[in-house]
Amino acid sequence: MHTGSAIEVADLRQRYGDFEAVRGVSFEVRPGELFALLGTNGAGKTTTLETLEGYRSAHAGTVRVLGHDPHGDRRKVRHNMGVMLQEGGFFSDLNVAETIDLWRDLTPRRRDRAEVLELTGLREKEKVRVRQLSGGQKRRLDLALAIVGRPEVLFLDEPTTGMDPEARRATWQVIRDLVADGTTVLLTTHYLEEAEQLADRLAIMHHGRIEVAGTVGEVLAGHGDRIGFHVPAQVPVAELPPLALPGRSVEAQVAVNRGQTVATYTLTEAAALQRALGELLSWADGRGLTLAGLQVRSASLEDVFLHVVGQTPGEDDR
Ligand SMILES: Nc1ncnc2c1ncn2[C@@H]1O[C@H](COP(=O)(O)OP(=O)(O)OP(=O)(O)O)[C@@H](O)[C@H]1O
Repeated sequence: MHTGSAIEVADLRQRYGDFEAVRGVSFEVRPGELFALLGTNGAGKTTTLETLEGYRSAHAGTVRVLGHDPHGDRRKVRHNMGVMLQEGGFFSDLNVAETIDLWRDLTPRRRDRAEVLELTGLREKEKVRVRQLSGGQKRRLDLALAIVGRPEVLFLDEPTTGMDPEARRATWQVIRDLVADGTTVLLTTHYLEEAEQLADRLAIMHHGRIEVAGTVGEVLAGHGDRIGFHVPAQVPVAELPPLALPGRSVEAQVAVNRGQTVATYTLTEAAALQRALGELLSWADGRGLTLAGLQVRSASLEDVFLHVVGQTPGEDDR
């Protein structure tokens, strides 16, 4: 049995013609861990995943799954890997049970069909033809096929896209159960909440590079706290006060959200929050203003994501 990292990626580069889609990506996933790859559209997540799944060889750098090159040594890892693609290819005239059975015939360490149906919440759809399934149910069938072979390492490419919130939460529970059972999972997602809920560690990709990586706590650290409120109609944005802190002042950032003008102050040192809040409230009191929607919160993954996306603008990502 392989004892090191379940997945290792070292300085991976991938090109499509003269376009470099993955530009020196490194990370590792430990056995039994769930690692989430987040990123902008076209960041290179699927390309990285497909390389790990063995569908393409690395242009430069190395990738290992359970200690093997998934492209060159595909036969050694094929049966230990489960793959859920963004769009699975089904035979639309088969029903759910027949589709699962077809996949079971191809895998040695297979789960019972009943177990797979139960795990993925498809028991009541057993006799339904694939073409009659909803988009979210098709994603569950994709997941069902990925876990039929009891994989040690599971690759999930946007596993809950197209699912309603209830189905999404049910799928998160399936994924948690698989991880609790010892499965190593690498998933890509556009849902930041999904990563926040599931990931032991995560990385945010942008233009082919990993910009930030770590546990959720590590990724959020250093991104500070936020004070936000709805800008009262009678206050011109230019009159929002800078909040004076020792040695510097913090300006409000203003955005329009659903027709509402929202001001946000970002405080990067914990000690500054109380002082800044005091300043803001005395400014509002002095003008007889009520600050609707006033909130004080820690940085979210969305804040970090937007920060990452904003810091390297203008590159070609065709
Ligand atoms: N077969 C291909 N030929 C040429 N360019 C490609 C090909 N596949 C992907 N690309 C390009 O490589 C870049 C990375 O694509 P990739 O699908 O890996 O990104 P992604 O992070 O998964 O994006 P998304 O979140 O939109 O699915 C994109 O700019 C994409 O247009």
